[in-house]
Amino acid sequence: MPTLPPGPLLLARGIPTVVVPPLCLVVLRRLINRLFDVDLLPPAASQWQKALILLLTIPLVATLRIWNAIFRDWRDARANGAVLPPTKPTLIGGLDLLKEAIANAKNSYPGIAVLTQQMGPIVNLRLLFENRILITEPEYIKAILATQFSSFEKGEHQRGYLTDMLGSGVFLADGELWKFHRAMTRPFFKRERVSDFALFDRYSLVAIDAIKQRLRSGFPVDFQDIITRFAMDASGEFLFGYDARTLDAGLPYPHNALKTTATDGKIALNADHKKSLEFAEALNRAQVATMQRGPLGPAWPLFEFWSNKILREMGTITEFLDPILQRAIGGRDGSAARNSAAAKENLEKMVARNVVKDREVQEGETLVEHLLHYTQDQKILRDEILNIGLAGRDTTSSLLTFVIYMLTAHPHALAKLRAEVLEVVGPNAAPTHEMIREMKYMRAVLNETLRLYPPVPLNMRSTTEPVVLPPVKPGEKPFYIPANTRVPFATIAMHRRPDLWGPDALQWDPERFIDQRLHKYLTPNPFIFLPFSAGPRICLGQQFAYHETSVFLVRFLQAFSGVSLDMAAQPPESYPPAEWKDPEKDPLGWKRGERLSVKYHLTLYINGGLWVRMQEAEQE
Ligand code: HEM
Repeated sequence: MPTLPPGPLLLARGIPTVVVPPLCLVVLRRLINRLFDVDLLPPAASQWQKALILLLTIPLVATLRIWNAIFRDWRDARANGAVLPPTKPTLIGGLDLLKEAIANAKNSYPGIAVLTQQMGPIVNLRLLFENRILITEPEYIKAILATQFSSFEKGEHQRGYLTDMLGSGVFLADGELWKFHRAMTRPFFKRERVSDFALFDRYSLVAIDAIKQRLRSGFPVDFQDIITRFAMDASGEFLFGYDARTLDAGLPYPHNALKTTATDGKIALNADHKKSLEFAEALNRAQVATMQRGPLGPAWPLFEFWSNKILREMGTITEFLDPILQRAIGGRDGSAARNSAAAKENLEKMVARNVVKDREVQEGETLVEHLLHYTQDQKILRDEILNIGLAGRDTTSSLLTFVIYMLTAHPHALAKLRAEVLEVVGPNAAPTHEMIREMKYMRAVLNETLRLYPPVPLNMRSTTEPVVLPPVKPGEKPFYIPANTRVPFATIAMHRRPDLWGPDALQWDPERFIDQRLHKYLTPNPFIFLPFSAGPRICLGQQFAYHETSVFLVRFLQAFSGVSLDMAAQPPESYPPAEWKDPEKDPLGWKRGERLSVKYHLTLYINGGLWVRMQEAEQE
């Protein structure tokens, strides 16, 4: 059945809001007229004036509903001995704040967190008359993720704008459905499976070889691009047994180079490579579009009035994934749900039938093969592998991109890390699990980067019921959050708070995860560091990520002894906007030190890529 475009659909849904108030007035007027012979509208008024009065009932009813909700929340907070979080004063319905949030989503990383410095670690940003309780307080984030887990969910708010991309997969699921997803995928992330060092090693060597070839031809490389390909190829093989071979396709040249050749001349782009690259690009565009929907809340269809931007990209994504799935499904009955709603319904039926058995993953089995034991529905399978594939690609590539970005500015740290690699692993050997465990500085470099540049900088839940957050400081009152409220929490802002991490919180210094600062700040308060989230929904791929990134860095530092930014190769959009240097526009001092433009969609990245040159290490 054809569906309406997003804008008309939203307007169609809003018809009752517009029609009911004037209709009620018309009915009431007739009734009162009949019963008491009194006209509710001034008899002397013209038809136009009467029509205007009828129309005015629409904003009047909307205003009464808003005030009623505000009063009800205030009364319920009082009844619970609590107060409402402070509200950021805004212009009509928070339109000024919305403008700022949209600009932030376009131009910078979560700058909106600045507000929490001015107003405290919990603040109500009322956007379009809707509460959004922004949190950067570890105790409250702990409540959301762990101690009051059942009072929070991903919720319809997030599904409203993310389902087009993430469908019925694990990221957006709640309740029994989420438990089902988690039980289905967890066996796949057992320790021995995520320790496939040979696989990480193989892809690291391919990536490093590609980097060397390009550097030897005199050009810099876009490290972010290469590492995203590395993460896609490695996680593709690990999860789906499919090597997308994006690393083999020609690397991009810097914008200032003469583009005489489309590839390195090593391997010509064939149809499969092209599809892989188109898939990767469609994923990026879909994420950017998804991010832009975030601040708009339920009003996003007004900005994609005639055409759903994400569904457009999903065509390319589906075209790439479906043949892989069809191959895996083979002769089985692989029908597909029509859309996400039907897929969710099918999943719910499976949950009701309790089909999850704690199944052991067999030797050599891929995630798709494992999932096929639960369902052959192609839409469900596609959503699941897209969710986990995205998690596997963009987070680890974000982490490694920011590690290299930091190493370009901290040659001492690079020398120290390299010395550790050479001492523990040697100049040529492949790293083992034990060696990686031994490398304390490596783990500190990764953690310090995850602290300052968490790949998932911002997250969100909705309350399933009214929530009371106990006071953090003595003498404070608890905070009350009504049911069905969006609660965004900014991990990045928490990770950068000087009161939690010390006065040097904004400096990248891996020693902080080794010296006395570790015992002073993190050990007594572990919830101040949450790059992988926490509680029942903690990241399933945490160990996978540490292993994959460590193996890559070992190989990288065996191959190269130095790395530097090539600013001439950086495209114009990658330069930080001029306003980042203005202390008034950057009161927290987050952006002044940036040499490149840091942005985020679902994950953190560098706008325009990270163009670098490396010195090849002398053969030892
Ligand atoms: C540096 C790398 C990574 C970081 C920083 C990271 C971070 C996170 C975070 C913050 C969440 C919570 C999301 C939420 O609550 O909405 C999460 C969930 C998840 N991550 Fe990761 N992740 C990383 C790598 C990976 C990898 C490599 C995989 C798989 C191959 C993976 C699979 C998942 C899955 C399946 C979930 C959903 C868990 C659930 O909802 O129950 N992650 N990750």
